[in-house]
Amino acid sequence: MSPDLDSPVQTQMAVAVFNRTLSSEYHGNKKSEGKPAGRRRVFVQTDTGCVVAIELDRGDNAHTVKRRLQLALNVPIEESSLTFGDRVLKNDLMGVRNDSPLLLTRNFLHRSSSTPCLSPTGRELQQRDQSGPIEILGCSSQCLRTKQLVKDVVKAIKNGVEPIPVHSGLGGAYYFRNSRGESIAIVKPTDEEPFAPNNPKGFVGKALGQPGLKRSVRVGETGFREVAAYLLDYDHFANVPPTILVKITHSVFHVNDGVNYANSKVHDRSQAVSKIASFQQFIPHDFDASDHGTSSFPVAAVHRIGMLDIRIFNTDRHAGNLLVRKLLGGTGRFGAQTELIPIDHGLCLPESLEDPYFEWIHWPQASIPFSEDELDYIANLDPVRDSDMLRMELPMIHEACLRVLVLSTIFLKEAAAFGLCLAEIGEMMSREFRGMEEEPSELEVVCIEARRLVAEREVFSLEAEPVDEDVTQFYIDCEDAEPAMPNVPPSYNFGFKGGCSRNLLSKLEESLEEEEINHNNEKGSVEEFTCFPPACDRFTNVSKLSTSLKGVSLTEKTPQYLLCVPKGNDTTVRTNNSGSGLQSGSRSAKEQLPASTSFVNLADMGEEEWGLFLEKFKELLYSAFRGRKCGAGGQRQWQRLGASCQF
Ligand SMILES: Nc1ncnc2c1ncn2[C@@H]1O[C@H](COP(=O)(O)OP(=O)(O)OP(=O)(O)O)[C@@H](O)[C@H]1O
Repeated sequence: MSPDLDSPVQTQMAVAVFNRTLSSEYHGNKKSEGKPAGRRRVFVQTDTGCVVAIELDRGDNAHTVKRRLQLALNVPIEESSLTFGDRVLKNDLMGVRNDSPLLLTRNFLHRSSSTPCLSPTGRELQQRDQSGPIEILGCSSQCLRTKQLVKDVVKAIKNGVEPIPVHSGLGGAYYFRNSRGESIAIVKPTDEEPFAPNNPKGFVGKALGQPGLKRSVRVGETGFREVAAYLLDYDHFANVPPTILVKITHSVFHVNDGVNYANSKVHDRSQAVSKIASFQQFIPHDFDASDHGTSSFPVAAVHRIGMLDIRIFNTDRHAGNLLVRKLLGGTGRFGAQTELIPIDHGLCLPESLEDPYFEWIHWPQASIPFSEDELDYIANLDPVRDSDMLRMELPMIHEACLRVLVLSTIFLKEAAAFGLCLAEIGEMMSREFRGMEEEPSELEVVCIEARRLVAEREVFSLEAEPVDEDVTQFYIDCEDAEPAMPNVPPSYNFGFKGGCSRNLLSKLEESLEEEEINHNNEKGSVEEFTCFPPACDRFTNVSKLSTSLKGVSLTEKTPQYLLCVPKGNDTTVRTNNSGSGLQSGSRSAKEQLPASTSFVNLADMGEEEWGLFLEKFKELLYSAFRGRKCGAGGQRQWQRLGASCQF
């Protein structure tokens, strides 16, 4: 048999090529035990889901790793990139820790079933992978609870207890059981997410690393977000089930025929497949929040989950993502009749501001003021510490996600200190719809204004400083083509295409789109993603169009501006008219629209500019909150309460 290593089912053999020392049941927190100093193991995942474990020596660099991958996968080095979060690994592997997942992408993406396969070579590949069925990727003290679960699952697998595929949801998910046959964990492989190559429910079509269901969350990256939500849930305040990232091997996992197999080979379903996946404790429950009236939900539980959702900018808190467990001897309305368990945090921490989705916004509990304990918890939140912790625990996380975390945590802290309730804060973060037009949220309007003020200040300081001719020429060129973005790391430039702020993701989008164009050869369907004006122009537009927020109700938004909205296969530039008004609250209308509009970019700022931006942001918040208290907010609140009293 000539195996194809592009397919995860061949992982076992690929791993054997590189493993020299792996032989434990699972490695979990034994990260560096038994390894000579400088030795690390990494898991390289190809863009079609194949997972390859590689032992690194002190002398290894990105080139030598790719050389070894070339041998195993038959992929030319110059046509592939090795990435780790924001970093495209060019040379040294500093910062790549033991058990880190890396992504190997082909620079020229071919997505058709005729994709040349990455084929393994060599007879030694026939050896077995010696690593355990479950390997924990990174592990802090917080994963102690989950380690026992991992052990129980491994034992059950060895005893032949089969996992059960989960039928609900859009992505592939599996209940793993203990030796008594009880479900104890839910495992969601990253290459089975919606749109990912091995999605078992028909939602395929993208490679790992490309924009996904939400364009600001890349395919294959929901797993580490699930872990981030758990790690940020200090003191188990919101009740997020313990979650870790694992490399897990089992034959139950799904591999789509035709995606990973050249020459129409058929996947042997009895063969074990290795995947990178989130592994979450299974919580026995009675129903989810969509099945039941909300009156039995304790105020504190709703508040705690809401606070978490705001911090992590959750774009997917629909009622199905709140499990409900009935408690005996509950005390009635808003009493402790039920326990809420928030799940499915794969679409939190987007790389740019999106429209969040907070189901609880419509619940009366969200309009009850925060308790003293809750206010204390919020006051003690520290977004810088949170970001540092996530960088440490999940080094693959994008800086752009951390900016969203910092911004929304500051927003929560300032809003709660001002006296706003959960529903008001959630509403200020949510976009409005008028007809089919989407408008920026109040939070986004503040951000747009803060960026304008920062840009203005930069213009002044440029005017004040004597500049040499080369620099002047640089800015002239920039005005012609691109915004001036000093110190901008390329991968920070999320959201806008065209110009010097193009990022990896936008390039990927472009290559995908170009490919689609080639593929379909549709006349006139050329996607113009460059319709967003370059940043310099954008600032001018925003400054022309956005009235100063000082002393003005922030609910009176930018009167008119341009935005770029990709609509399926074409992108339209449209003019938005806005003014104050009531939120339509119609999710169904929302869902018909492309959920990809980016009104404000946080990721393209250099460090200094970002610091300045946060200062301006905080300064503007007070008037925004006052506007909310005195303006349209009250009216909306009545509407919300009137619509949601479903007891
Ligand atoms: N920790 C858990 N404990 C018990 N059941 C769970 C847990 N996590 C998920 N489930 C169950 O598995 C189902 C699918 O999980 P989940 O919603 O996370 O998957 P998904 O594919 O991301 O779904 P969606 O399409 O709604 O985003 C849930 O509806 C729930 O019934």
